[in-house]
Formats: sequence, C-alpha cells, structure tokens
Amino acid sequence: MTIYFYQVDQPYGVFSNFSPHPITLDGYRWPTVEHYYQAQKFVGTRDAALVAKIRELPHPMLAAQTGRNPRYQRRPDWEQVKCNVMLKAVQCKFFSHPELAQMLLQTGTAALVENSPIDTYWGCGPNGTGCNHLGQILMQVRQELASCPAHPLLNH
Ligand SMILES: Nc1nc(O)c(N)c(N[C@@H]2O[C@H](COP(=O)(O)O)[C@@H](O)[C@H]2O)n1
Repeated sequence: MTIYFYQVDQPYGVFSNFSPHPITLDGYRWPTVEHYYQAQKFVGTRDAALVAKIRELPHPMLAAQTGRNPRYQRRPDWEQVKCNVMLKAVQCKFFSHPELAQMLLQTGTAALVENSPIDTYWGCGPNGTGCNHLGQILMQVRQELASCPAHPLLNH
C-alpha cells in the first residue's frame, strides 16, 4: 500500500512540512518544519539575517519563497547538509506532537510518498519516479517511533 500526501488540507496533509505544527529547535520556536528548513539555507552567510526573518513569516509558503529566492546567498554546504537538516526537523515534529506520532505509526508499513507535481528530490515529481526523500525520512522517523513506544513525549 502507498499513501500519498502533499497539500495540508488533503488526506495525510499533516505529513507535509507545511502543516501548522510548531517545532522548537536550536533554541527557537518555528511555526512549521518548512520555516526551519528554509531558514537553515542562510546560516553563516552574508544573508544570515534572513534566518530570524523567515522564522517570523506568517505562512510556510512565504518561507519557501524566501528560501528559494536566488538573490540570497545560500550556505555553500547546503546540498551536503539539507537531508540531515530535514531529518532533524521532521524528527522534532513527530517526537514533540504525540497525536502526529500516532498518525504516523498508524500508517503501518505503507510506503509514504510526497506527491509533489514539481519536486523530484523531496517528492515523487510529475511522473512518480522522483527520489521522494521526504517520504523516506518520514518512514525512517516512523521506524524510530516504533522502536521507542515508551518515549516520554508520546505518553501525554
Ligand atoms: N505543500 C508543498 N507545497 C509546495 O509548493 C512544495 N514545494 C512542497 N514541498 C516541500 O518544499 C520543500 C523543498 O523546498 P526546496 O525546493 O528545497 O526549497 C520541502 O519541504 C518539500 O517537502 N510542499
């Protein structure tokens, strides 16, 4: 079985990085995983002031648009670190929201696929053959949750 997700207001939309579930990482509260992920592109660069600005943006799409704006300088190691940045943020989301952890665990062994019509890295892209790295990360986090059902954050 395969579970597809993409838009927040559609089935399994809570698996999207745009879902309105705050995370606390690096000493700050971020409105969504997307806010955190996009802000990390600018850590240590001449555009580092964007990190705090992105954190304050009112919608994850604005965070994504800012993070993708080619006029801003990304950190040079972004391609090397972006998967670990995403993993850290997605772990934080699911380990700090017990109701989301339960929803993820309830998917059992189903394949999880970000059904993005444009993104062949994080999603499956327009013809379904993309790398689906976000789905892979969600399945990894699901395995981690299953391995520690007594985690205190899941016992609220
Ligand atoms: N819900 C949603 N809407 C979009 O328009 C999207 N592109 C995505 N995908 C997410 O975008 C992030 C990747 O951004 P970069 O291309 O690396 O700037 C990542 O969080 C995808 O899951 N989702």
